[in-house]
Amino acid sequence: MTPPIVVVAAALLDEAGRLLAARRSAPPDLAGRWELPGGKVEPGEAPEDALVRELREELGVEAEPVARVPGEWPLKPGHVLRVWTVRLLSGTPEPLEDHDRLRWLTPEETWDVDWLDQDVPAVRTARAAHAARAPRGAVNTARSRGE
Ligand SMILES: Nc1nc2c([nH]c(=O)n2[C@H]2C[C@H](O)[C@@H](COP(=O)(O)OP(=O)(O)OP(=O)(O)O)O2)c(=O)[nH]1
Repeated sequence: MTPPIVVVAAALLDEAGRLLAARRSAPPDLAGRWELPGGKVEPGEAPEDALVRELREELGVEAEPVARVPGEWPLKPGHVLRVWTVRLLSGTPEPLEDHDRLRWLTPEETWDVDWLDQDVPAVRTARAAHAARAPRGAVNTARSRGE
């Protein structure tokens, strides 16, 4: 059996716990729906490298994968989605390629956009993984301890 094509995508989270969502501009059947930015891993490419490359191309930023979000989600036939939490190193994300709009979603706003159906479980898991690692107030508590 041919191995699936892996699509890598970023749960890009800022310090306030906002998640970056990107609205696809193409192809027509996906345009207008929201996704996690990313793209296909090329032959011989490490998934984390593909993610860094895609975020550079699509958003014009330098970013660093932090941790794999556990799970793998089926997309169209022969394609699977894998997600990493990602930290922004430099730049401000812009919809340069494949997207016509970006939104930073607070936890409360997570479901305000029309995610691609196949992204819903991935977004849910990414949000849960982030909440488990960084409980609310953790940043402030660490700061108040002078860390
Ligand atoms: N990037 C991304 N693609 C997704 C998500 N959910 C989902 O179904 N897809 C689909 C859309 C596309 O059919 C495929 C990814 O292809 P792409 O067009 O973003 O990747 P790419 O930049 O490597 O594409 P290409 O133009 O080189 O073919 O996976 C998601 O959350 N992020």
